[in-house]
Amino acid sequence: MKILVDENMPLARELFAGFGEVVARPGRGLAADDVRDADVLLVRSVTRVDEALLAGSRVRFVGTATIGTDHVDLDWLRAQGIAFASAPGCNAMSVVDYVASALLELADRHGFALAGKRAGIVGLGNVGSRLQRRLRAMGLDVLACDPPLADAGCTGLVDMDAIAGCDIVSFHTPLVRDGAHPSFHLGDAVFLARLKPGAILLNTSRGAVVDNVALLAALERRDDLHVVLDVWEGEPLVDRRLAARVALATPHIAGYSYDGKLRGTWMLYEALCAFLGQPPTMTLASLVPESARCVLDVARLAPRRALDLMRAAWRITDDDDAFRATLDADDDTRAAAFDRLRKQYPLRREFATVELVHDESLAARLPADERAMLRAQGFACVD
Ligand SMILES: NC(=O)C1=CN([C@@H]2O[C@H](COP(=O)(O)OP(=O)(O)OC[C@H]3O[C@@H](n4cnc5c(N)ncnc54)[C@H](O)[C@@H]3O)[C@@H](O)[C@H]2O)C=CC1
Ligand SMILES: O=C(O)C(=O)[C@H](O)COP(=O)(O)O
Repeated sequence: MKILVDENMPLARELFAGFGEVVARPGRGLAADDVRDADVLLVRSVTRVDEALLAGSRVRFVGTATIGTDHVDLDWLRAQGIAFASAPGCNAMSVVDYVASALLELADRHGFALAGKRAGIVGLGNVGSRLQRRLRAMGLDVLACDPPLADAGCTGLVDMDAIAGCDIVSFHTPLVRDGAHPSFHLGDAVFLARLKPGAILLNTSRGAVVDNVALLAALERRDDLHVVLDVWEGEPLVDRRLAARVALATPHIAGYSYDGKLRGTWMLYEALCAFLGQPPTMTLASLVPESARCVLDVARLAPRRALDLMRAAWRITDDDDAFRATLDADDDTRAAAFDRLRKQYPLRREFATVELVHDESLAARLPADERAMLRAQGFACVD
């Protein structure tokens, strides 16, 4: 059996070699000739999986190690009887770490407090619901808008009017272009014009959930908005005028924790085992190498705030700096840099897996509110 995998999938060889020959290729350029003699195709979000790619191939199983599935023609796969698996929730915590870090960096940069602010989450699924818990633990008041969930009977949700009135707005919907509740350009010119003075807008869902042309126009008109963009219309080629005007700009890496990526690959391994009727022979925990541990020496770091330890584990501004450093180049070079930054992304562990080493109680070093903030971020052994 030939298993074709995106090269940007950690430990794919270790997990899938037991099933047959594993061949790794760059996902963005995959073409029909590459997949023709494959039995299993495992992709990430940069590969469009449809009739043009798969017609006439041997592929019987397609997996995407991602939460989003908008790059896959699910109807066509179903009609062909090709089995499909995705990885719902695999990197949700990574996105939550990203949003929490972005908010704390902006609060630090501009000297405001987050506690007591009102956040509006658009899309209360795997990411949105975890983010709601995180933000509440950080002392924010959280509203959520999710019309499909409201249709299904879920209560306590609000509409987009209420979201527009929030201090912070964060998008977490899939990209849906039609049906009763499309999310395409949900953040359009009308919505953006209604944002409060000084509002913070974050998009870590899909670029086209926010109208990027309208967003640039809004940012050219008013300089009070703080925008954080991880996803962009036209990826991998990003509008550099827009990137220059946002507070934090990153190349679609919100979900790029090592944990999230590994969990995504692992979920496909489990799905392929089920498809082939074979019991899994490995465990997820056994796959994490010693070299992937993130151990922070508290005495050496001498943190004064939770943010100091968060930054020691992962600093979102490093990703922003690295991305901005690529933006002056010509279009081809910039687009290639977007993919390179993603392919060569440094090892980043989710906050909940970070190991704090200290020979005295953290209480002796950090005030109670900062320890509570660390706990809210998922850090273990804080007391
Ligand atoms: N930047 C990154 O690295 C990552 C981005 N993502 C993106 O984030 C999106 C959200 O991920 P999950 O929470 O796991 O998806 P999910 O499918 O668990 O939840 C999405 C929620 O959005 C709601 N929704 C759908 N249409 C809506 C609309 N028009 N208005 C408001 N709510 C709507 C759904 O009812 C659902 O509850 C993914 O679809 C993916 O595109 C996910 C992981 C990483
Ligand atoms: O899971 C998703 O959905 C995401 O957006 C992933 O983080 C995207 O990663 P790639 O598949 O583009 O490597």
